[in-house]
Amino acid sequence: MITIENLNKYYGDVKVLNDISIDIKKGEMFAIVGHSGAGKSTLLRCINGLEDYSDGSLRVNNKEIKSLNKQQLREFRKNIGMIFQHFSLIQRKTVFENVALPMQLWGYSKEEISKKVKELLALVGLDQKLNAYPNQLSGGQKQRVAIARALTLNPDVLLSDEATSALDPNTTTSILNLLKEINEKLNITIVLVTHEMEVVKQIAQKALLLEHGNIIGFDDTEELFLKPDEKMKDFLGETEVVPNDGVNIKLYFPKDNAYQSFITKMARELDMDFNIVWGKLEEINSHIVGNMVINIKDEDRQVVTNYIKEHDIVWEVL
Ligand SMILES: Nc1ncnc2c1ncn2[C@@H]1O[C@H](COP(=O)(O)OP(=O)(O)OP(=O)(O)O)[C@@H](O)[C@H]1O
Repeated sequence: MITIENLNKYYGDVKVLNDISIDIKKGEMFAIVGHSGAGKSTLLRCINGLEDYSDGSLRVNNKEIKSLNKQQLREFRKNIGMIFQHFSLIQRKTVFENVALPMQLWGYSKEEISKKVKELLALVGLDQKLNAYPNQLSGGQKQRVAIARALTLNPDVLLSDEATSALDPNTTTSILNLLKEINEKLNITIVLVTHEMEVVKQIAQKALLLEHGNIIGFDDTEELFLKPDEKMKDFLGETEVVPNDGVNIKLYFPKDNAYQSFITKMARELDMDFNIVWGKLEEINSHIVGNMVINIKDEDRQVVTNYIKEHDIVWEVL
């Protein structure tokens, strides 16, 4: 649904996006991740036509954004909702009026507006706050209003630019759950920009990692976290400290395998002791995944690796 090929973007002489090629599928929950200045917001703004790109191709629903004229761009943007870190609500308007605004601008009737706004405010859990003003709401509630407003014109795509960055962890989780619900109920493609890995883990099915405008990772979220390559490890700031003696083997437990007692079973069946150097389990996309490093004696290498190979476990010798 969103296809980007060899996209480059300059601000003056400075290249801020370098040869970006990605594909975002309909209904996908997609994250663009990176440190500050990586080019995340610029890429998001290119997707909704707010920012021009220097060369390459960016198609949404098979429409090349740069070939659209002003009127076509306006129509196109109707199909794209957007939410921001600081909510962008109008302080002197009520919750109802804020959400109604896009429909008013597009000339919908009062009845249509009233029906849709109430329906959306119920969806985001704010049907009791129709007449409240933004300054009477918490940060999480404000973002819920902004989400409802972004959905009024029935968009195909919802773009989120650091929508949870100003919120505490619990409120972040509740907003992410709401986005998940919207994604599933309305089959809306959601592209979210974030610098928080926790957000990616909690919600994204696929992620793009950007650094200085370059792609350093583009894969299913589980793959990225379960088996990070060197660049991803650098990005996460992870270093692996392992013993110098013996053989260090890293085991990856995908999805449902994580809970299985593979390690104790192996120790029992091979009648062998080994050290667990470190391990971690994480919840990614509601699945438990994890990895673990064990240290074995040199002479046990063959028998242990044979045993691992017989089981459906991804592994590597460090
Ligand atoms: N309008 C502009 N004019 C010139 N340079 C810009 C402009 N907007 C962004 N930049 C530069 O482009 C680069 C990418 O910025 P961008 O805002 O896309 O990064 P980001 O990953 O979203 O960062 P942050 O998380 O801090 O918002 C940065 O070096 C920034 O200084």
